Order: sequence, then structure tokens, then C-alpha cells
Amino acid sequence: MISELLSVLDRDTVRGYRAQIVRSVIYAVLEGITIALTLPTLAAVVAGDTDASVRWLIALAVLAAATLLAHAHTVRKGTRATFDAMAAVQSLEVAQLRRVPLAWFGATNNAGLISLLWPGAISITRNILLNLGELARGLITPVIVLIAAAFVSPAAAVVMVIAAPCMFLVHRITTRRLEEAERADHAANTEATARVIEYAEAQPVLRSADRNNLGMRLLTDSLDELDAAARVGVRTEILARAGFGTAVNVAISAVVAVVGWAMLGTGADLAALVALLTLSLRFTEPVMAVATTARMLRTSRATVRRTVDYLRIAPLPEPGDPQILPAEGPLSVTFDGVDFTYPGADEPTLTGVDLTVPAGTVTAVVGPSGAGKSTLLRLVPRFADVDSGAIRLGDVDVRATTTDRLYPSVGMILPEVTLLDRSIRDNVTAFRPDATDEELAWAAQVSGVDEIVERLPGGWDAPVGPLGGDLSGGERQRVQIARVALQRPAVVVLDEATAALDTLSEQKIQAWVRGLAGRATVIVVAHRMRIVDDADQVVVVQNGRIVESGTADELRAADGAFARMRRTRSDTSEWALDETEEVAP
Ligand SMILES: Nc1ncnc2c1ncn2[C@@H]1O[C@H](COP(=O)(O)OP(=O)(O)OP(=O)(O)O)[C@@H](O)[C@H]1O
Repeated sequence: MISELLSVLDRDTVRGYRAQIVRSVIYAVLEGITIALTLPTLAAVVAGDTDASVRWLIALAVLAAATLLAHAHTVRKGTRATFDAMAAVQSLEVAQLRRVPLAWFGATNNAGLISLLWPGAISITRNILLNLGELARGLITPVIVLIAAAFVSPAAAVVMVIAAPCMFLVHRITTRRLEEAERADHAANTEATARVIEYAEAQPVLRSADRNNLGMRLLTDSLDELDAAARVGVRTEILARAGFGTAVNVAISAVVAVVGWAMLGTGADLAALVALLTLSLRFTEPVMAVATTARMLRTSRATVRRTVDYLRIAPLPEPGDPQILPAEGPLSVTFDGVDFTYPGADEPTLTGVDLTVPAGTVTAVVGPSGAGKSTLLRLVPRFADVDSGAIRLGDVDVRATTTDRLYPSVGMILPEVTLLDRSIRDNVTAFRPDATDEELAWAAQVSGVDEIVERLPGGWDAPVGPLGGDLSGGERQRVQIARVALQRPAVVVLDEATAALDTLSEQKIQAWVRGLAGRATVIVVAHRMRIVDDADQVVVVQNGRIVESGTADELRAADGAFARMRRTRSDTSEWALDETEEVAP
């Protein structure tokens, strides 16, 4: 486990772990020798040999002091190394956030990420680094004590040799149960985190529409599961402690019994007897310590596994010899026989998609819910890589250029919130901190942000709140549009969220998209007819395939899937039509 963790950590942190292992071994050896020295010391004292007693006692005192210093040094350095390692692990995890493919982010993974970044990083560094000393002590000290005991009573040494694996076996059985409990606890925790976020974000809808209390039931069910998992964890922990404590007591009693039996009536010297009893106690104490430590290490194992798995998620491959995307001007977008299946999914989401979006034109993607429209859109900025076929911007396969070059070329306006808890200005200028006041004013005008900054007391410096929560959905969209307008990308992908848009925002989007003609290539997942009617090309996606394409007029005239969708609005709940076509329920 430790080597697996070291394999994903940076060099400095690994050096910190290794140094701690060395310090811990030195401390354990010193402690073992100190304990072993009690044998000749006791022998000299009981024999009444004053000179020898003094010599041994001085040696014992010196070694005990050295052990103490080594212990203090190990703990002090270990504590510092732990905090360094914790910061290093967290910064690696944060850096990895920028490397994992964008398609990785989702409610479950995001919820798991929270526990990985905070308690996870602490758990794997504190439990492991700080406990290395105890672990080394528990493994090395008993061996030295055993060797010393063998000189006095081979029988007692044999009992110790037998007792150690028995204690270890008990420990293994109990810790395996603990690991299972920890895994169940983590799964319940992740589920509950996702449910809490879901429940909090869905409050408005749930309060007005959740007559069956489904939201609350989902939340309480997940909290009940968390509670049950925690109970199992506590119960298992108590049983594990009791089981192992019993095993240790049996081992000590066995050593005492064997030593007592062997010496019964032999007139063996008292010094040897006392020394052996002392050693047997000193033998079991580190073994107990190692058991406790090993248990902590084992309970960290699941966290280490998750951390290692997360840190090993491969970023999208970058080409060795990247092609350069032109910095200026719109770029055509070509889907060439694209197949795509989400990892772990049984069915492909996109199959044989061929689509050409000429440079500087607007293509609207329409289709029923779950058809694959958003997926198609998100493959352009490489949320994930296609399984077969290719997507090209101009002549360049998106996989043949670097993501550093690709992302700035593709402006993304997506339904999920992408605002940071800063001012409107900070959010709008996120991609262009060097934007001039004129550019900012222009972006505000085309997006409708000018209306927001005029109205809000803070103007451009008004905070948007966590996740942009101080703005309305439509306002958030407008800020996103202003940001992308300033970015001036070659390609814009726009997933038009139905619910979030007020009429002004909708009009702004439409006008902005219209104004992009000739300057950027636009692919828009369209839920509104107006933007569809404006588009140079409309493609209809069904079950992951493009089943129709042409202008809106051509498709209406063809009376195919597009025309049917317009007529049978009940087929597709998101297929909102013109307000003019809305009828009373
Ligand atoms: N991250 C993901 N992992 C696994 N499957 C996914 C993921 N995202 C989407 N899917 C699945 O892919 C299919 C297409 O989803 P997509 O979001 O592309 O459809 P859509 O046409 O945009 O739907 P809508 O209009 O409802 O947003 C759906 O069956 C969906 O469940």
C-alpha cells in the first residue's frame, strides 16, 4: 500500500516518507537494544555485582536517553513531514483536477472528490506517516527482544515466536472486517453527500412539486444508510479491539506459564525469571502497538486506493508533435464517422456521426431528450475522446493539437454553472484579464450584462455569489456570453438551457449568435424554435445518429423527423416551441 502511494506522489514527498522510515527504524533498533539490556542489568543487580551493575545501568541510561531522543526526533520530524505531505497530496489532487478528462466530472465523482481532498488527504498522510515509527517499532523491537529472550529461556522464546503470528492472525481477521465497514461507510458517505447537494439545489422545485416527498425520502434513506454504516463501523471497531486485546492477554499468560513451568523446582535464578517476565511484557507491548497501527494503516487503505485511482486517471493524450490551430478566424467543424460510448455504458451514445459545419456558420442540433445532442457538442472541446472516427477543427484533428491550444479556441456556454464566487468583472474577464474598457463595454452590450451592472448596486464589482447564486439563471447565462464574447473563439458550442432563460437573455443569445456569423462557427443545442429558424443548418439527432439535416425550411418541407417533432410536442418535454405556439394546458 505504501509503495503504491509513493508511486503517485512527488519526489520531495517520497523523500519525506523514506526519511521517516529510516528515522523510525533507528528508533526501533535503539528501543530493542535498550529492552534487551535489561537482561544483563537485572542479572548483575540480582547477583549483587556492584561494578557490573553500575556499568550496565550507565549503558542502559545512555541507550534509554538515545531512544528517547530518537523517539522525539521521529515524532517531531514525522509531524512536519505529515503536514508537508498533506499539502503535497492536496496540491497533486488539485493539479489532477485540471488533467482529468472533462467528461469525468459528474455528481458522483464530484461528491467523492470532496472527501478525497479533505479528510482523505489527512487520513492517508497522518495515518501513514505518523504511524511509520510505531510500525517499525512493532516489527523490529520484538525481534530484538526475542533474540535476547532466547539466551535466557529458549522455551519462552518459542512461546513468543508462536504467539506473535497468532496475535497477528487475530488482528488480520478483525481488520478485514474493519476494512469492509470502512468501504461501506465511504460509499454511504458519497451517496449522502450527493443527496444533500441534490436536495439543497432542488429545494424550490421540491417545495412546490414534490407531493410524494420523494426528495426528502431519498435524502433520509441515504442518511439512514450512512447511519447504519457508521453503526456497523463502531460495532466492528469495538469487537476488533476486544478480540485483539484477548489474544494479547492469552499470549502474555502463555509466556508467563511456560517460563514459570520451566523454572519450577529448578532453582533457576530469580534474575532470569524477572528478566523474562519483563521481556515478555515488553514483547507484547510493541506487537499491540503494531496491531493498532496496522489497523489504522488498513483503514486508510481504501482511501489510498481511491487517491491512487484518482491520481492515476490518465489525462487525454497530448500529441508529441502538436499541430497548430490558427489563432484567428472561424474554423469549420467536421465530425467524420464518430462513434462514442461513455465508459461503463452498455450502449453507444453516438454512432456513425458525419457532420460538417462550415466555418462561420450556425448549426442547430435538435432531437429528443437523451438523443446525444449535448454529448455531440461536448466532444468538440474534447470532454472525452471519440472511440472511432475523428473531429476536426479546420484541418486539425482535435486530438492532434494540445488541449491548451484547443480550449481557448472553443467558447463553451453550457447549462451547468461556470461562474466563480467573484465579481461580475472578474468572471467576464476570466479569459481576457487584459481586456480594455471598450472591449468590456462591447461584451456587456452584446450579452446584456450592461443591464445587470447598471441595475446592481456594486455594478461591475457586484459579487455573483457561490456558484453565481446571487444572479438569476438568465443573468448567469449572460455573464457567460460576455465572457465568451471577450474570448473571441474560433468555435462556439452553446447548450441552450431551456429553464434558465428569461426573454431578454433569450433574445440576447439569439442576437449574439446572429452577430457571430462569419466570425465564429457555432454549434448550438437548440431548445427554442427561434434559434433553429435562424440557423444555417439544422441537424436532427435521434438515438445517437443524425437522421436529418438541412435548413429549417427544408426540413419542414421534407415532413420528416423534424416536422414530426414540431407537431408532436408531447414526445419531447424539452422541445419547447415558440411562445406563439404555446397553447393552454
Ligand atoms: N457522463 C455520462 N456518463 C454516462 N452516460 C452519460 C453521461 N452523460 C450522458 N450520458 C448518457 O448519454 C445519453 C445522451 O445524453 P445527452 O446528454 O448527450 O443527451 P441530450 O440529447 O443532450 O439530452 P437532453 O436534451 O435531455 O439534455 C443519455 O442516455 C445519457 O444518459
